[in-house]
Amino acid sequence: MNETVNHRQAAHIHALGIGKVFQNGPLRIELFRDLELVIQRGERLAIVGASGAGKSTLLHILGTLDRPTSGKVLFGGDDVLAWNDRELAGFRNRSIGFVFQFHYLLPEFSALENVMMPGHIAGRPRRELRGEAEALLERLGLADRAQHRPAEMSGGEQQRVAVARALLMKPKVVLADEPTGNLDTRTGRQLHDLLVSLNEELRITMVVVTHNRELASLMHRTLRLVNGQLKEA
Ligand SMILES: Nc1ncnc2c1ncn2[C@@H]1O[C@H](COP(=O)(O)OP(=O)(O)OP(=O)(O)O)[C@@H](O)[C@H]1O
Repeated sequence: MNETVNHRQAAHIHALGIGKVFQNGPLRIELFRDLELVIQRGERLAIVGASGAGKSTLLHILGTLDRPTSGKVLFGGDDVLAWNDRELAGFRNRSIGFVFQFHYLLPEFSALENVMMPGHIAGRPRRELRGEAEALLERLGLADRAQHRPAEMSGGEQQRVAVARALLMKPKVVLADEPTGNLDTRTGRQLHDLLVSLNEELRITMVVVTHNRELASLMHRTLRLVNGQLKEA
């Protein structure tokens, strides 16, 4: 068995033969054709590229939020897109933490309730969730913000709440789309450091889509999406 085959078999996430076509009336956009991506367990990977290159679409496909037109996404060798929608939603809830540029916190709930939300969805007992959510808020320096609603927090605090929410289910993978795009430089840097330390401490596989060079430079590897293909950057 050659090294390439071993590398793929050991992969945490292996996307292969990925094609994606958007058809908007007469307009056909082919974003990817036969794209392959192998991500190792515990790896920190940046995906960069021009606006419109398809980075967010690729991240959504890796996170099973969007289906490719062709190809497979394997997690630890499991062909997860073959599962039904309910199984796939359960898998996403348990195994993948998402962090987006805009935090999508629920405005009428406190920071604590927002962090607990993925656990409610999974049907976990409230008491157990509360302790874990409080510990996460503390870990992210937000213990004194637990009862605040999103509008009562700064942008950086809101984004840290979103990171805490992404971590509640102890995911093995975190997918982040421009996670500090909405923050000032200093607050963004704090969140960069936090993402790196979470990856190192918890060995979470992390994929970050970003235009931010500093964030990309903190990853183990950077791939550039150009003309529907990934190239070493
Ligand atoms: N649901 C959709 N329907 C039709 N076209 C879409 C859809 N989603 C994305 N696209 C198109 O696919 C292309 C890639 O979009 P995507 O958001 O993945 O790019 P991106 O590299 O993340 O860009 P940016 O850096 O600006 O966020 C764009 O031309 C976009 O208009």
